[in-house]
Amino acid sequence: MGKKLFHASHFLKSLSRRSPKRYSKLKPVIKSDTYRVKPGKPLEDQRLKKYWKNRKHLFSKIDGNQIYMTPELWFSVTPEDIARFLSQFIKACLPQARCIMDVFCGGGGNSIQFAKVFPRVIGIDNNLEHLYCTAMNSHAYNVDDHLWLRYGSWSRTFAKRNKSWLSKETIDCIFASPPWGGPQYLKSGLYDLETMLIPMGITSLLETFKQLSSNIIIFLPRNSNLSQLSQATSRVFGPDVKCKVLYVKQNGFMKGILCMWGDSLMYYQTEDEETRSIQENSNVINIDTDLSDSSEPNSKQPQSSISNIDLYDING
Ligand SMILES: C[S@@+](CC[C@H](N)C(=O)[O-])C[C@H]1O[C@@H](n2cnc3c(N)ncnc32)[C@H](O)[C@@H]1O
Repeated sequence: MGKKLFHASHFLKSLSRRSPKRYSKLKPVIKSDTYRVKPGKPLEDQRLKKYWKNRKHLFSKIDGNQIYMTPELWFSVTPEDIARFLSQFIKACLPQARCIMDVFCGGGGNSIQFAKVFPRVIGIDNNLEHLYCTAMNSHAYNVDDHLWLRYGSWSRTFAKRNKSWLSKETIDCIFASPPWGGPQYLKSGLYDLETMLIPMGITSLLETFKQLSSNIIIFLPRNSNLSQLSQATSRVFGPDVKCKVLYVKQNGFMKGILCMWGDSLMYYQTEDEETRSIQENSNVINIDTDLSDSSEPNSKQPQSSISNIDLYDING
């Protein structure tokens, strides 16, 4: 087991032993139980009101007094339905997979659903308070046994700096839900994937992931510039590689797009009932019609040069 990984089931204990300085920074938050979501006690911050109203979509167990959220997590956790769908989708595509890496794991929305299905999940985040929330939330879902956490900043050199433990891992799939820059991401018509994504543009991000796994999934804004996605795909993987894009809706609202690379994710065969039904309900979007609907923020997509992208519509 890599020394830099903390097992979620004894995250605080290990942190206090191995990183006392970091633990002492977290101590006030632990002591005052600041981030515990208390049922029947709505958030005071007006900007978070709508997230509070929809809290059960984030974590179905949120009213059980065991879920932890920082203010940032209220608008960045992946809704549970979407996270569960993705986890089952990966399982169907990669039935033998053992280890999923969740880069930018936040409050554990995705990690928890991965840990329900896969024996080993590695969550990485550069915010210690978020890792703490992930550890607590995975305990609430009783999956902390399958989850290991790494505190650190994902960068162009992350793999190089972490070579010692990463070289021992076989990562079957990398999932990433990078920060989109806050709720204002929709304000700018087309979302620029090279300049607005944090901590680096889509091309660089894919280059870092390619070193570690041949199966990659990134959750991106619904108004992402598909031409940039197409160009990044060609630059990083070559002209013959395709990117699969699933438009993810929840209760009729487009939540974002799941972008995938890797043969097993692109072309999969299954006997499994559930996945067959996912497949059958995934309609290829006719980009000339569906995306030209002005009610969708993706309507202003340039339609040229995205031939290496397959678009699907998932109704959740
Ligand atoms: C959109 S949230 C992820 C939400 C997560 N999928 C969930 O369901 O809870 C993005 C996360 O990326 C983390 N982050 C931002 N920059 C980072 C970096 N350079 N390295 C690692 N994590 C980073 C933030 O702390 C935040 O928790």
